[in-house]
Amino acid sequence: MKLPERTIERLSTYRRTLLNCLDAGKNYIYSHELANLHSITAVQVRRDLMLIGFSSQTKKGYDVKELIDVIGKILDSSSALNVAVLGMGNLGRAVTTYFNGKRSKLKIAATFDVDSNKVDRVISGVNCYHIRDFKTIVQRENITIAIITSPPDTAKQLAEILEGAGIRGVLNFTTIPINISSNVYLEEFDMITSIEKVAYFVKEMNGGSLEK
Ligand SMILES: NC(=O)c1ccc[n+]([C@@H]2O[C@H](COP(=O)([O-])OP(=O)(O)OC[C@H]3O[C@@H](n4cnc5c(N)ncnc54)[C@H](O)[C@@H]3O)[C@@H](O)[C@H]2O)c1
Repeated sequence: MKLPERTIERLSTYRRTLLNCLDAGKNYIYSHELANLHSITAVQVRRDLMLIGFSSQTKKGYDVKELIDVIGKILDSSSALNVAVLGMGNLGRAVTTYFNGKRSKLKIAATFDVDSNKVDRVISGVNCYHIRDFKTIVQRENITIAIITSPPDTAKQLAEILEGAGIRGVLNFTTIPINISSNVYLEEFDMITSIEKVAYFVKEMNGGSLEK
């Protein structure tokens, strides 16, 4: 069964919290504790876990290790997936440095740029290739996911390159939305929209005005 996108997002954040719990020596957690840590209701947590067939809450709460394993079976592929980052400027380097090593089933295997100072170098621990070699490297490294962190005006052209190379999932960080075949899963992340959303709700909490 395909799960709703919001459930997948919450499962990912639950897993991060549960891993922190394990690190802190906490082996059991109640649904209301998990809910409080995510500012949602315990009903929502229980509903999400029911959707993935997990219901073994004991008197001590959920077994943290067991729940991490069950979420992993839902979120992770059986074999590791390789990821490419396109555009090794500020954001591309930050994403690559931050992400690699965090998940055993997802690996940034190659990065791409057009700048001769970056191409043919190791940046943030990963080889950087020229974008013109994208298809060859994707096939050689068995890459299925791409993250776009290049300038906005390159996004549309890069989307065509990604599709032509058989990429199956794209995370687009540029401010230009892209069109891509429905066979490719696309996630657009626009930081400005997220910040404006926060600002709007801050304004609404103050009765529509921020005047003191
Ligand atoms: N920096 C941020 O905090 C931030 C936040 C949200 C979104 N963004 C978006 O992310 C993107 C990157 O931002 P940045 O600040 O890292 O920019 P940047 O200028 O530091 O880096 C862009 C990189 O892309 C490379 N590039 C140019 N054309 C390319 C192509 N055709 N193929 C591959 N690489 C190419 C450049 O050589 C450069 O290394 C922008 O679209 C920006 O709007 C940035």
